[in-house]
Amino acid sequence: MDRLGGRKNNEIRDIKITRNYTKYAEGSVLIEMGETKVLCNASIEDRVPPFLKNSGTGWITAEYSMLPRSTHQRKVRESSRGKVDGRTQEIQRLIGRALRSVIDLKALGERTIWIDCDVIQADGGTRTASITGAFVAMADALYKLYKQKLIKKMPIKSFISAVSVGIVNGENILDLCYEEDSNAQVDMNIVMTDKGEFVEVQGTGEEFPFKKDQLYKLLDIGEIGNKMLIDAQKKALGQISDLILGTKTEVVIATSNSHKLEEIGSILKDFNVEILSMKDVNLQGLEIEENGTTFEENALIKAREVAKRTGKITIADDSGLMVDAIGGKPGIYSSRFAGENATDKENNEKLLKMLSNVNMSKRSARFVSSIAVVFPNNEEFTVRGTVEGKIGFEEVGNNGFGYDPLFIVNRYNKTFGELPSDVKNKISHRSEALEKMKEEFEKRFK
Ligand SMILES: O=c1nc[nH]c2c1ncn2[C@H]1C[C@H](O)[C@@H](COP(=O)(O)OP(=O)(O)OP(=O)(O)O)O1
Ligand SMILES: [Mg+2]
Repeated sequence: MDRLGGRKNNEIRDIKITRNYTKYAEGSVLIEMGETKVLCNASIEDRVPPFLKNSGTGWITAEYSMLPRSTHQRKVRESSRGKVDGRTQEIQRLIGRALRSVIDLKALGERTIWIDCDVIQADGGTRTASITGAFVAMADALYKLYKQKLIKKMPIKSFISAVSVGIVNGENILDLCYEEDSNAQVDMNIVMTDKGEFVEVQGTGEEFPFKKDQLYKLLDIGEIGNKMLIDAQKKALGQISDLILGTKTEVVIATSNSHKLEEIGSILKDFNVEILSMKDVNLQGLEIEENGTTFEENALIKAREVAKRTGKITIADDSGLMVDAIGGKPGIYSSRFAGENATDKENNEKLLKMLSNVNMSKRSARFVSSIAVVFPNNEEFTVRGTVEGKIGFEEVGNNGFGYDPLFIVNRYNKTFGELPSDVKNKISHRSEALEKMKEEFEKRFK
């Protein structure tokens, strides 16, 4: 038999999660489960209750309330009545316990997260909707701390959601609306994590004492419901949920140059992506003709080709050296300066020869790196970084690659060949371009 609204027994109501619903709270979510609507706000306070002072540990606490016209008849405000009723107490403690169970309170540091759940419209399941919505608001608030580098990692151990189940007319049903709830013989709230663990089960069979096998059946449909709710939370949180789960977005670095791969990998090591080499995607040895007329065009040519073949986000670098005394040469021809398959040594020798009559004051030069990013949906962008220096009279140092032993960086008056890689990677053209790329990435994923 179909239920109200044509639902099956193990179906949840339509769920809608709207983030950033109000503007002041660090996390603000409107959650709608069918006709039930709850505003869940998460606020961060930089102190903890007295019992946690100087413990290094944070706290999460929740308040719950129903607006006067969230129900069929106007409900007197608790503030007018001057006391919080037992039901409210019980619900707000439940919400607080549920959320604390999935947070690493030590990693949160000495801060309190206040969760305010205000029911705008009640049609059954307001406490469960509160938990499901509050989790998303809390994740948003924590992400703000993370972005401001106030916490080192997202202190969330699991997703958590809650749903009601019950026995109505002898049938086990999921996510009861008000009318079903008022006719329920058994009525149960199930709070679960994304790992299939139970955090709380509240069940009563006041009019219909129930047996173990019936309990198990209710737990089964509760699990189905919570899986769907957690899927909805993940969808709503997008990139933030990857951060919580520790799953990283895969990004291919489209280069045949192992030095570049190493540098890009080390510059991006704190960036939340999983770096794949050409070898990792079985494209090792792929030759791509760099027939563009600018660094940007060539970077795009390489990134597009690899994005097309892999279906993954792809980053390519096209870089080179521009020497003022010879009109910006070798520029985009840097790698083939001394011929199509020239070695670094041959390129460096050719450059030294061309500059043999140029004195130090006229040997200014810069490295340029253009980084192109191409997404599987063909969206793309490029960014550029540079670093200023001059060309020495002989190769100095064994670090780095390419023109590094000839390139004297102004800032250190040493060649990139002499500087340790971590120093080069803080100031190089490539690191400047990659920093700009990170900013662009973050804008897009917001
Ligand atoms: O930090 C650097 N330190 C020294 N030399 C550098 C650097 N960055 C670029 N360069 C030189 C090397 C090469 O002669 C040319 C890049 O040519 P470019 O086509 O972008 O790279 P590539 O052919 O080695 O590898 P791929 O195209 O597969 O990414 O500029
Ligand atoms: Mg190349």
